[in-house]
Amino acid sequence: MSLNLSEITLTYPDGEDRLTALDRVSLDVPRGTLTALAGPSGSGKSSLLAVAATLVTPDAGTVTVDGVTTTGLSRAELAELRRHTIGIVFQQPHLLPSLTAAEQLQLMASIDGRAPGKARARALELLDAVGLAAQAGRRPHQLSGGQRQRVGIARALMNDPALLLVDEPTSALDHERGAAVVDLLTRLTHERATATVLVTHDRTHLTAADRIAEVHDGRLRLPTTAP
Ligand SMILES: Nc1ncnc2c1ncn2[C@@H]1O[C@H](COP(=O)(O)OP(=O)(O)OP(=O)(O)O)[C@@H](O)[C@H]1O
Repeated sequence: MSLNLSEITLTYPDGEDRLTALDRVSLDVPRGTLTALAGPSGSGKSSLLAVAATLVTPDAGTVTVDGVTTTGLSRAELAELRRHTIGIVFQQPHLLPSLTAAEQLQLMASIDGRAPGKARARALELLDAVGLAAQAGRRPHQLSGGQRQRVGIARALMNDPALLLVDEPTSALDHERGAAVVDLLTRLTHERATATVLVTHDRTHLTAADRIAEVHDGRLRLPTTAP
C-alpha cells in the first residue's frame, strides 16, 4: 500500500467557528492503481490532496506514504519524504519560459544534486513516455496546452515517486485532450507502479480510472467502479 489515509479530519478557521473540510476520511491506494476523486466545488478534494501530499497536517487521523507514517515527522523530514517519494502534477504546469521541455525535467534532478548526464537521459526517457520525444528541445510557448501538461506529468515522475498526486490536470483542456491526459496518467500508473490520486470535478474523463471515489461535504463515499 503506498498511500493510506486513516480517519482524517481537517478543519479550517471560520470566524469564531471551524469549518470541517474533511470528516473522518479513510482511503487506501495501492501501487499501480489510479484512484480518481470526484465531487463538487468545495467538497474537500484539494484539501484531501494537500493532506496526502503532507503539505497540510490534519487535526486527526494518520497519513502513511510508502510505509512511512508522517505523524511526528519534522518539517525537514517531511520535505525529504516529499522530494523522494511524492510527485505532484498541478492544475497549471508552471513551466519556466526560458527552459526547453527536457531542461524543465533536468532542473528537478539538479536541485536534487543528481549527475547531469543521467538526468538528461532520464528526462528524455520520460518525455518519450509521455509522447513528447520530438518536442524535448521546445520551450513552453512552442508547445500546446496539452503538451505543456504532459511536460508537467513527466517532471513529476523524475524522482520515480511511489505516490503521484494530480490536481485537476484537465481543467485547461478540451474534452478530447483532457481524456487523453487521464488515459496517459492511467497507463503511466500501471507501467511505473505509482499509487496515483487524481482530483477532478469532471467525471466524463474518467473512463480509464481504476477506481472513482466521490467526495461530498468532506466525506468520502465508497468507491464505485469506472463507468
Ligand atoms: N485555507 C482555507 N481556509 C478556510 N477554509 C478553506 C481553506 N481552504 C479550503 N477551505 C474550505 O474548505 C472546503 C473544502 O475546500 P477544497 O478546496 O478542499 O474543495 P475542493 O473540492 O477542492 O473544491 P474545488 O473543486 O472548487 O477546488 C470549502 O468549504 C472551502 O471553502
